[in-house]
Amino acid sequence: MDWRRSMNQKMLKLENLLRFHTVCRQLHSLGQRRTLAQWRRVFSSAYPGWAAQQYTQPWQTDMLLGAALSQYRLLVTKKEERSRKSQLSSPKSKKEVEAWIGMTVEELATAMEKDIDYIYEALMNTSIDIDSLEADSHLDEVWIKEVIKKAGMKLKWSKLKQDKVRENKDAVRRPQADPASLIPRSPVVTIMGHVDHGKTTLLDKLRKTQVAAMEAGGITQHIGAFLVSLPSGEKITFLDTPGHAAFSAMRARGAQVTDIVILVVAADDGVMKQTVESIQHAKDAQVPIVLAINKCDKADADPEKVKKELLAYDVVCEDYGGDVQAVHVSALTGDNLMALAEATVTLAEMLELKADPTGPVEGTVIESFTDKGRGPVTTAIIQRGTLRKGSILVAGKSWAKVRLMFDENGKTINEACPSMPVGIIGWRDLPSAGDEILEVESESRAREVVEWRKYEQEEEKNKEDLKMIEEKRKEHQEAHRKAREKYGTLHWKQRSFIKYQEKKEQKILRPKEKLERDSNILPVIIKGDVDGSVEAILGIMDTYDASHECELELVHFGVGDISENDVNLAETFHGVIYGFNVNASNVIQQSAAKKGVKIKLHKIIYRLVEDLQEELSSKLPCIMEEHTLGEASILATFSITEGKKKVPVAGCRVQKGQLEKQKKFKLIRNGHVIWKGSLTSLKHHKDNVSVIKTGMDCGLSLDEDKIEFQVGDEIICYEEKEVLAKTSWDPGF
Ligand SMILES: Nc1nc2c(ncn2[C@@H]2O[C@H](COP(=O)(O)OP(=O)(O)OP(=O)(O)O)[C@@H](O)[C@H]2O)c(=O)[nH]1
Repeated sequence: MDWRRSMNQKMLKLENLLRFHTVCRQLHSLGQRRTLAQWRRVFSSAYPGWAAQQYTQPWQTDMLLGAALSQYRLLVTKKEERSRKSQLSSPKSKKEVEAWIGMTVEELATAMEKDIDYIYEALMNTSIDIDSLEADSHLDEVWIKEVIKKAGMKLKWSKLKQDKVRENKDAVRRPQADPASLIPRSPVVTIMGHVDHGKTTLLDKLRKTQVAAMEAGGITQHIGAFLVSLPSGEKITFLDTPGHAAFSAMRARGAQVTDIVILVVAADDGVMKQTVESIQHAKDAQVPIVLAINKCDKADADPEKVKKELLAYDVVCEDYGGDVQAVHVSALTGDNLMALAEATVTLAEMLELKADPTGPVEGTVIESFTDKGRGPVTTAIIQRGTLRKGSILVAGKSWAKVRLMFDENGKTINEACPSMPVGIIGWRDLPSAGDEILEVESESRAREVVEWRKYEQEEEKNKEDLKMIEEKRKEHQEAHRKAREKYGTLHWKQRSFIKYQEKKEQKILRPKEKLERDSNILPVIIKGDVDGSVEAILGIMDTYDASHECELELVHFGVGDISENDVNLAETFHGVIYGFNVNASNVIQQSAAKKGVKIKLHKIIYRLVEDLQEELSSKLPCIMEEHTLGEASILATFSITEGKKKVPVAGCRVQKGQLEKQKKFKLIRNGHVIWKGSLTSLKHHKDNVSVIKTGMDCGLSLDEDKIEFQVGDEIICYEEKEVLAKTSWDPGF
């Protein structure tokens, strides 16, 4: 029968292929440590040359074995699959594998401490297309689980790598409200204008009219904003930090709280530089202007001139056919301030300012500060919803359970509706001005949001670091372009390897000899999560220019978690292992501890570099630093006779600190040290003393009697302290 013959042929072919595969496997075990997948790559480690020397024609084996395997994959039977499964899951290989979603075939193999072929074999007879699977192909969660399960190993999701695919947990503003739920709200106003044109005076006056209206003698609190109620019942919220700097700082942070700008122009001064800047800021933010022509009480006030000047900046007042209301005021006398407020309200009505007072609160932090008794306090403008005691808020990277709310008069309030300025107490940390305030449903949700934002910031920082480092590396590369020309277009791994070899050739030393070398060498092993980060670190190491202090030697580098091999290398070379965004399992950590190998793991590159600098510094001998204890000036010189000897004595006055007889001294003349040593005597009048303090006179003699004192010399008392030296290497960030 045809099918039977064909089946027999297939079985025969399969047997042959299996035999071939076994031979190939035996070749592997005969000391040939390279695997099929490793052969595919040109350079698989820091020592690619070794592989090249050992396998003169690796492609031949690769092609044969590759072809054999793909046939074998097609013809494999359930029986063989079962036996292979049992082989894969032999109890010997039971271990915990730290994996992460999206890891590559190679990364999984490394994590399992297996050959890449092991992964291919484990995935045979599954729906995954093995032929298209490369060492750097990313594996889905299901396949990672499958391989680890088949291997009889225990899967442990790596925290670090899992983080990389963390779900966005941020809180955001709600979609636009249903127009039916909107109610009118009062305008939020910022006062802007040129220096000295009267912004602060105007704000003060407006605030005071309010206090007087509310409670005579009430004490206003500066909370960043205040509310003014007009006799008509209308309300205006004034932000009370005048000037466009504050306005644009808020805008720069994405906060747009201002509805109207009151542009203050002094009638005696006219349009000035910051008047123009203020107009520009208002225009950029698309916020309409009400013009307050101030200082109209002054004799030389010329409001018409102001209006005319403004025409040049597209601020056209109503008198000139435009739509900008101009009010002549005097902030000093308070004249016409109500007219200004009414003009603002009129403009607000035209703007039809509305907000939704229901649902979770949305707002903006206007100011934040720490109060000694009450902790972090913020002032906010509510923009949506109604804030109540007990609400849970997030702002920036802080959250609050609202404990207390108060207005600008310090009065406790129970509710704050849209456009209302409100002081809020209950923050865990201090948010920043301009931070968006959002109400969330629970404390746990608030914590989650804050945690996410911190994580996101850290990620952002890492990216920035990498970018900065990349820029630095490029700069450096450019500076050394000529030196690098000989490396041509080689891959960075090849380049680094050549450099490594060049270095090695300069001093060929065996590991044992390395041990005997002086300690002024820091051998390092660099491991990173991806090629890019390793390259960035190597790029920084390229800038190392302090070999005269301590040699920095790159022993090995690569991508992936810290392995036993790294630890062994570090032990042999007395080196330190630096890992960036990689893990070192407990087993590896223990092994390293036993072998006295330092493993330093970092998530931020500049911290890793700082650590490297510290490690380099620790290799340097300590330096002695002089610490001055006291300074005295010599006011008189004389000598005393001791036996037959004449001993010169200096009459001094201590100018600073104190002189301590037991410490070290130096004599300074015209800025030069002419003697260093100790005192043989220190006297106050006729008494021997051990210490002379500031302002006191003393007589002293030195252990060197050939020195002749001169009036005007200086005596310095000091002590020497050992301080740790610092590497002079400055990677530039
Ligand atoms: N005569 C008169 N003087 C005024 C008026 N408004 C303000 N001044 C005076 O002008 C000076 C400056 O006033 P400020 O309110 O400090 O001006 P500012 O615009 O806030 O100034 P900066 O804070 O420096 O930007 C002060 O001496 C005020 O007393 C006014 O309407 N009439």
